[in-house]
Amino acid sequence: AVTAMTFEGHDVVAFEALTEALSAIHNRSFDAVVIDVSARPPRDQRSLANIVRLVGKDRIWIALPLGVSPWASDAEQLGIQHTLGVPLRPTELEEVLTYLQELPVSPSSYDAEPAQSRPVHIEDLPNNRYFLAASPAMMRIYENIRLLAQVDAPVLILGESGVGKDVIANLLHKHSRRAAHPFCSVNCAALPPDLLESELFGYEAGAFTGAVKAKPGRFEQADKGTLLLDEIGEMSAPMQAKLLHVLQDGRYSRLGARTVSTADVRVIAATNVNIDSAIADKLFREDLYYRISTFTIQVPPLRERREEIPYLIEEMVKRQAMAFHQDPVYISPRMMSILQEYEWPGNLRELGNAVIRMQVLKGQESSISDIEAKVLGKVAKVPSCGKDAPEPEVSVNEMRSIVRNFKDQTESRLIQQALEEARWNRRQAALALRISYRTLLYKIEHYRLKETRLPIRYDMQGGGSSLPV
Ligand SMILES: Nc1ncnc2c1ncn2[C@@H]1O[C@H](COP(=O)(O)OP(=O)(O)OP(=O)(O)O)[C@@H](O)[C@H]1O
Repeated sequence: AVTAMTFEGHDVVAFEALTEALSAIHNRSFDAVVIDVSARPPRDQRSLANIVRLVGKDRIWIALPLGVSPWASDAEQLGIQHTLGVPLRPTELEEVLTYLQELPVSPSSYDAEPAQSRPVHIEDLPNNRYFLAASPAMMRIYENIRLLAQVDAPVLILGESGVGKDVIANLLHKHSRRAAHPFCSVNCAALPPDLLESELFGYEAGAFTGAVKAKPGRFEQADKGTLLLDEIGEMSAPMQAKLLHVLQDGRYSRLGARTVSTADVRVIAATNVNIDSAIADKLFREDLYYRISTFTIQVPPLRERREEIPYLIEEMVKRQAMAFHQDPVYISPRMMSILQEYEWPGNLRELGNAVIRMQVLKGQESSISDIEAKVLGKVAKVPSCGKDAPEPEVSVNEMRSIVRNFKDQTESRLIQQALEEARWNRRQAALALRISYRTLLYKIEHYRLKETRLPIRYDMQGGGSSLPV
C-alpha cells in the first residue's frame, strides 16, 4: 500500500497506515510527514507518538476534516502544531515546503528543539543509567548516534577507559528499531579465548567436559537486539578469526552443534586500545577492523570537555543523594574549580567515585584532598595533544551524508539482489521485497539499476555486512 511520486522535485512516498509509514521512517529519513486523516482511519496514538519522536513535531502536518476529530486532540497532546485542510491542495503542500526550507534544523534532528541549542541534554537509560551531554563534542556524538540508530551497520566506539563507551552503546540501542529487543554485552578481555567462544556462541550439552546442559550464547540472547563487544582490542587472534566469520556471513554454530544458526544482531564494538598501533603490531586483524569500523565514534576524554564537569557533578550529586536518601551535597566554588582543573585520567568513572566520596563526607574539602594535591602538583598530567591526540570527530553533516549513502547503498544492493534472484521479473522482485511494483520501478530508476549477466560483487566500504542492514 505504498505509492511513490514526486512533488516539486521532492520524493514523496504515500502509505495507507501509520504503522507502514513508521517502519519506513525507521529505515530512511524524511524531511516532513503529512498525515491526512480525512478518510477517518482508526486512531493510532502509539504510531503517531513514535513518528513525532523520530521526525520531530515541527516536521509533521496533520490534515484534518472539519468538525471534531479525535486525531486533533492526539496531535495537540503530542505538540503537533501544523494543521492543513482537506482535501489537500498543492498550494498548501507548497507552503509546507517553504516552511521546511526555513527550518534551521536538519531532518534527522528528531525533537523540535535542536539538541545543540540546549546547554545540556540528559537522557535516561535502562538500569538507572543515563547519558549526559553538555559540550559541543558530546552533542555531536549524540546527533551522530541518532543518525546511526537508523541503520543496522556495526559501529566501533573508541575512547579511554571510563569515557562512556558503554553508555553510548546503550544509547544507540535505545534509539534503534531494535530497542524492544535485548541489549547484551560481553567483555572480550575478561575471558580466556575458549570461554569467550562459548560465551559468544553458546554450546550444546556434552560439547566439552562440564557442559552438562546446553547454553545459548550472547549472539543468541541478543537476537533481534544489539550485542556490545567490549574491549574488542584485547580479543585473541583465533577469536578474531571466528568473529570475522560470523560478521561476514551472519552464521554461527553453538559449540558441539550440528546445526547452523543465523545472527540477527547489530554489533557494536568498543575498545580503549590504540587500534591503529594494534593493527601495525599485528595484534588486531585489519580485515576485522574494516568489518567493524564502517562507523567509528571517538569519545573524547573528560579533560577535553571540561565544560561538562559542573553539569555532570550536579547530575551525579542529585542522583546519588536520592539513592542515599540524603540532601544533595553542597560543593563550594573552590572545590568546583579544583574538580574542573583536574586531568581525570579515569574519566567519568573517576568523577563518579569522587562525587560519591563528596556525598559521603558531606562536601568536606578533605574529600577531594588527593585530587587537590594532584592539581597543585600537576601530577597525572596527560598530554591532550600530540601524536596520540584523537582523530577529529566526524561532523553531524558528514555523518548524515555517510549514513544516507550507506542506506542508499544497502537499499540498492538489496533491490539489485532481489531483481537478480527474480531474473529481473520486476513484479516477482517487488513481491519478494514487499514493496509495490510502482515503488520498485521508481527505485530502479532512482538507483539506476541495470540488468547484468555477469556475477557482481556488492562490496561496500568496510567490506559490507551480511548481517541484516
Ligand atoms: N555521557 C555520560 N553521561 C552520564 N554518565 C556517564 C556518561 N558517560 C559515562 N558515564 C558514567 O561513567 C561511568 C563509566 O562509563 P562507561 O562504563 O560507559 O565507560 P567505558 O568507556 O565503557 O569504560 P571502559 O572502557 O572501562 O569499559 C559509568 O558509571 C557511566 O554511567
